[in-house]
Amino acid sequence: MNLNPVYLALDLPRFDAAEALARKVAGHVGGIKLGLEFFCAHGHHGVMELHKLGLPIFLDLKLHDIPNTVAAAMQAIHVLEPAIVTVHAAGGRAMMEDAKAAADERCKVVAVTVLTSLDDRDLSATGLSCSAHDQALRLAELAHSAGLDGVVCSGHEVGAVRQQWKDGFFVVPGLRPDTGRETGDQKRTVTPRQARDAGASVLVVGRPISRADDPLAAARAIEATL
Ligand SMILES: O=c1ccn([C@@H]2O[C@H](COP(=O)(O)O)[C@@H](O)[C@H]2O)c(=O)[nH]1
Repeated sequence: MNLNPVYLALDLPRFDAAEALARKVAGHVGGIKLGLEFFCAHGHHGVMELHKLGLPIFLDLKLHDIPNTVAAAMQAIHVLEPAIVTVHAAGGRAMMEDAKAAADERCKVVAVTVLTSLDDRDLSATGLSCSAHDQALRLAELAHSAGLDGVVCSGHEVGAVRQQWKDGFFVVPGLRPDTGRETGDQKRTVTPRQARDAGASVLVVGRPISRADDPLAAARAIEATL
């Protein structure tokens, strides 16, 4: 039996609305992704409440600090039993090694390479002269050598990343079921099907479901394409 690879990004400010949406689509997603917006507003208690739905929880905290601080943060979230946690690969090898060492052994630790909201011009503005594609591959190599389980990258890079890291675990956000429509703040987008075919392990979908007129129909329609 194939598990549903779609994780619903619950980026909603109100707990009751987030919980109601998660309940509504629970049968048509494989897990729930809780990011900074949710964690800053609802903390440990909010995560514990959503655990009651029985779906795996992905804590997308994108930790990025000195190694000691990130390791301590990883230890502080053991109690939440996340299936997946993110750190930023730009935090460096030692930070990623310490994050993995501090994580619960059942938790996958994955590193964000280049945010899907950035393109080559944005990278240039931060002083990087390479493309988003090349930078994502470089950071994926660093995350691999640091012993992480995988990376977060866009659907444009995931095929090349999988070529160099065959058994890696790859999370792909920036998904838009209808690429002809407005992509909002996302710049490197593909469809869920394209990402899956290119080698994604997890597909992160937020607004295409949460802001749809009928979120349940939107989740079902994405599931049907996979
Ligand atoms: O590079 C990244 C890393 C994380 N995200 C997160 O994924 C979702 C995407 O939401 P949409 O509404 O489907 O655009 C969101 O929670 C981001 O924080 C990302 O988009 N890109």
